[in-house]
Amino acid sequence: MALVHNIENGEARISEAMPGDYFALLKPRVMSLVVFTAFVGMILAPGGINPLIAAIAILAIAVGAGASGALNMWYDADIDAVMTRTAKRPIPSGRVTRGEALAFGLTLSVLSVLTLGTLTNWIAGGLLAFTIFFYAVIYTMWLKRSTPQNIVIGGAAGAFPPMIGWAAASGTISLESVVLFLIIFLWTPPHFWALALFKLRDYDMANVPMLPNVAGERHTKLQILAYSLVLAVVAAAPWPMGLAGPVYGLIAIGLGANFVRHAISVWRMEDGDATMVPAKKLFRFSLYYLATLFAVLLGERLFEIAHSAQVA
Ligand code: HEM
Ligand SMILES: CC(C)=CCC/C(C)=C/CC/C(C)=C/COP(=O)(O)OP(=O)(O)O
Repeated sequence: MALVHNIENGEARISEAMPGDYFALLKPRVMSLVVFTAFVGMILAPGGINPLIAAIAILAIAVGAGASGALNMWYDADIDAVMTRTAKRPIPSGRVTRGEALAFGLTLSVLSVLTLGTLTNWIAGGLLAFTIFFYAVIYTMWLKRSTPQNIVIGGAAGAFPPMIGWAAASGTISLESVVLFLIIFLWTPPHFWALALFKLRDYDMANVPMLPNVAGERHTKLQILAYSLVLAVVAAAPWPMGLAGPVYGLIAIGLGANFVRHAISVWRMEDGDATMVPAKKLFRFSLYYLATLFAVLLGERLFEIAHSAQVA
């Protein structure tokens, strides 16, 4: 019994770790989109950036993002052991100990911040350090277990990457990069609460105060709709601001309308609906939405760069 307890708390090992376990600590699937938004911020920033420096800077941001994932798994090992979605992660399965994950996360955090700061500038390095701190300490260690607003405030961590990329290329924080931040900040609650609606039991079992199990389904659905409406408007802002052109503007409006349509379906879903189909659809669409929005921003800017090179 004591051994089971120790394994569940990440204090004992039951089998050797494979390199893949350390890779899993980096939360690679989630972080791939995070890193992509940082890359887009970097390309959109004024001034341009040397391609080799850009490549190393992106690698540093990816390592920093992964490090924050490892720190999250170090602290949350008890919660992860209880939830079906996370029970097979390297710590609760006894292949990596909590101490190893902590050392891994801290080492990568320091390396990534030092690399980005010295290679580009300390606004970017400082923002990366702050983001890692925000996710690991403010969200994971504090808000996640204490308030149903955890992902609204803590979600800011996931919104910083385009600002980090922007700062790495330009050495500045500007209104345009804050708008990119705002888009992800407003996107996070519907993205996560849609998932939390159909994973309600997991969070109940783990005693994590996510909005659906504290305030109920109806309230969560209304909040999802409210955030989606504001998101749809703010996501179009790069067009009138001159950060993006009409192609982006029209696609952002179309995608935003679809996002709101999905949110309305969630809102209209009967409380207690066991299938949760509209919530699952909204969660999936949220990933497609953010990836497409940033891909179009990138595509437009690359087209502009190629066009001006041709003219010159
Ligand atoms: C506090 C903020 C956030 C929370 C609480 C959250 C939570 C989650 C959770 C619980 C999952 C399911 C992951 C799994 O199956 O293990 C997920 C999936 C995902 N999230 Fe988020 N997320 C947040 C912010 C973000 C941000 C900022 C991005 C990217 C910009 C992002 C991108 C993704 C992606 C790409 C997936 C799908 C991963 C897969 O295919 O397995 N998330 N998110
Ligand atoms: C550059 C840099 C440092 C970026 C960090 C970006 C960041 C904070 C992403 C957060 C996304 C994420 C995996 C949330 C999961 O919440 P959770 O930990 O509650 O989910 P879980 O239950 O799957 O562990």
